[in-house]
Amino acid sequence: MPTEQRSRPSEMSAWLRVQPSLTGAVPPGEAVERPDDPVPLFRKWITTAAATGVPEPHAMTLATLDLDGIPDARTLILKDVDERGWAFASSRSSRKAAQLDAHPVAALNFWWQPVLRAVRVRGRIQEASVEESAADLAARSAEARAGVAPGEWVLWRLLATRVEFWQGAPDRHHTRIVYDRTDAGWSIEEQA
Ligand SMILES: Cc1cc2nc3c(=O)[nH]c(=O)nc-3n(C[C@H](O)[C@H](O)[C@H](O)COP(=O)(O)O)c2cc1C
Repeated sequence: MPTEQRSRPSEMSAWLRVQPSLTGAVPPGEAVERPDDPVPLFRKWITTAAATGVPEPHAMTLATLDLDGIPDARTLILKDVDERGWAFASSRSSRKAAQLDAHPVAALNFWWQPVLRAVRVRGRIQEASVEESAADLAARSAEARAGVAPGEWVLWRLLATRVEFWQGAPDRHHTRIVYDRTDAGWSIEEQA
């Protein structure tokens, strides 16, 4: 159903329109690279983000599908990234755990404002071994571990089928490098 028509923009919409956006800056001296595999590029971008002062560059949005197929999203901490995928962890009794059981697919989004960069990752989900989940729990701080039984903590990996690297530019000539997984490896495409 269409929303109610209004002839004048609301105060809120006018306020939002004047909020600055794209206020970050491309990291100096950094050409956008295109290695054959997205993982080394992701590692480079997240470490550059940290070195440029991005607070908590490992905080990311995790999007899932609920039991009715309706999208859900929340912020999580990235635990690892390597050729096996992007790892994150949470409690077995959480909503996201039930959602990932029912629909083992997900998407991640990182936004590093000071360097005008964002990364989008999507793919299938795999639960890590019991040992890996236990090791992740053991590595958490005592406060974070308190009250969590070992079998109650789960590490998952997102096996990427598509990774998009977005480098913004203040003049809006943004660059997007998109990696798509193929039988032979990764196809790489640059999109405006
Ligand atoms: C910066 C930040 C980091 C977070 N990291 C985690 C995390 O690594 N694991 C986790 O279970 N929840 C984390 N949370 C809390 C989640 O966003 C969420 O509220 C919680 O996991 C419940 O989500 P669910 O109801 O979709 O399962 C974090 C929240 C913030 C703001």
